[in-house]
Amino acid sequence: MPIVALRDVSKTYPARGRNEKEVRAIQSVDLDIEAGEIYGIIGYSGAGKSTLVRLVNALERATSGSIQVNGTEITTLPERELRKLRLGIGMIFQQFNLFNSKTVWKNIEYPLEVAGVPVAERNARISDLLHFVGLADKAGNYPDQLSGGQKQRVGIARALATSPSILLADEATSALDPETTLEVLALLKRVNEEFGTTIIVITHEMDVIKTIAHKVAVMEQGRVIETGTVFDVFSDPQTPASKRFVSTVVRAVPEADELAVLRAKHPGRIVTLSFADGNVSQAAVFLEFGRKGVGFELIYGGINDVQGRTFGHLTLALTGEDSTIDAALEIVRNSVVVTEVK
Ligand SMILES: Nc1ncnc2c1ncn2[C@@H]1O[C@H](COP(=O)(O)OP(=O)(O)OP(=O)(O)O)[C@@H](O)[C@H]1O
Repeated sequence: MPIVALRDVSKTYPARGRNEKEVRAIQSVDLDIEAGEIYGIIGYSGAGKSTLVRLVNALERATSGSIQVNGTEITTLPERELRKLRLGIGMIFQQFNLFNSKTVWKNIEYPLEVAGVPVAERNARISDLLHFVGLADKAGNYPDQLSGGQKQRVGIARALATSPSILLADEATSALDPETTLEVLALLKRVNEEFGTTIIVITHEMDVIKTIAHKVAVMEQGRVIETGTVFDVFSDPQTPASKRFVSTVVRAVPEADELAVLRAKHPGRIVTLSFADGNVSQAAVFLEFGRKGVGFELIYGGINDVQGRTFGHLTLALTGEDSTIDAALEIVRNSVVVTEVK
C-alpha cells in the first residue's frame, strides 16, 4: 500500500479580489508514493508543487478528492488529529526557517519539546542527530553563525527529531551553491537509506531529481502530466514539458535550429543513434561503420549516466556510398535505435 495516495485531488484558491479569478492550483491529481521511496516532483514556478505538499501535510485542505497518508484518509480528519499526523511528517524549506534567536541545539529540541518528549530522551536524541548531520561541534551556535549548507543540516536534524516516516523537502537546495547542494542531497540520501524515511522532493531543478530521486512526477499548470522511474523519464520523456526539463541536464537529439547549423557544417547523411541501458557497446557500432568503410563524425549528443544506468543519443554525419551506409545501418539497427534526420 502506498504511504501517500492521492485520488482525483483538486485545490482551488478563491479569488483574492473582485477583479481576480479563482486559482485552480491542483487539478484532478492521482499520485502514489511508496514507503521508502525518494519521490521527486518537478515543475516550473506556479505549477502547484508547493500546494501539493501542503495538501499532504494538511496545511491546506483539498477542495475535492481523497488523500491517504499512512493509510488514513486525511481530508476528513479534525484539526486535533491533523496535529498528530503532522508529527509523523517532517519538512525542510528553501529558506531553512530556523529560529534565529535559538541555538542549533534549541532549534532541534523544539519539536521534541512540543511533542512532550522527556528531557533525558530529548538530549540523547539531539546529540545523535547532531552527529548524524555532522554538526556536533556547532550545538551552541546560532543560525546566523552558520553557512547555508550547515543551516539546512540543522533544518534536516530538526525535521527528523520526531522520527517522521515522511520528509517533505520544498526546494531545500535552491538557495545553495552546487557543491553544497550535492552535500545536502547526499545527506538526504543517507536519511532515506539509514532510516527508511520516505522523502518527497519538490524542485524546479532536474539535476536534483537526477541525483537522488527514484521516481519523478512532472507537474504543469496544476496537473501531474507524467510519472515514472527517473531512468525511464530521463531516457524517454513523453511530454513536451518533460522533454524540456530533461534537456536541461541531458544533451539528446538536436532541435531543428541546431540541425540546420549542423547540416551547414557537415556533409553526408545525418543519423541519430539512441543507446539504452548500457546493453550496447558503442565500440561495436563504430567498428561496424569502420568495417564497411563508412566515414563517420560525431557531431552532437552524449552518453548519460543516471544512477549507474546509461543511455544516450549520438548524432553522426556519415559519408560514403549510399548503399554502403544503408548496409552498415541495417546491421547497427539490430542493437540501437537509428533515426535518420531528413
Ligand atoms: N494561498 C494562496 N492563495 C491563492 N493562490 C495561491 C495560494 N498559494 C498558491 N497560490 C497559487 O496557486 C498556484 C500554484 O502555486 P504553488 O506555490 O503551489 O506553485 P509552485 O509550483 O510551488 O511554484 P513556486 O515554486 O513558485 O512556489 C499559483 O498560481 C499560485 O499563485
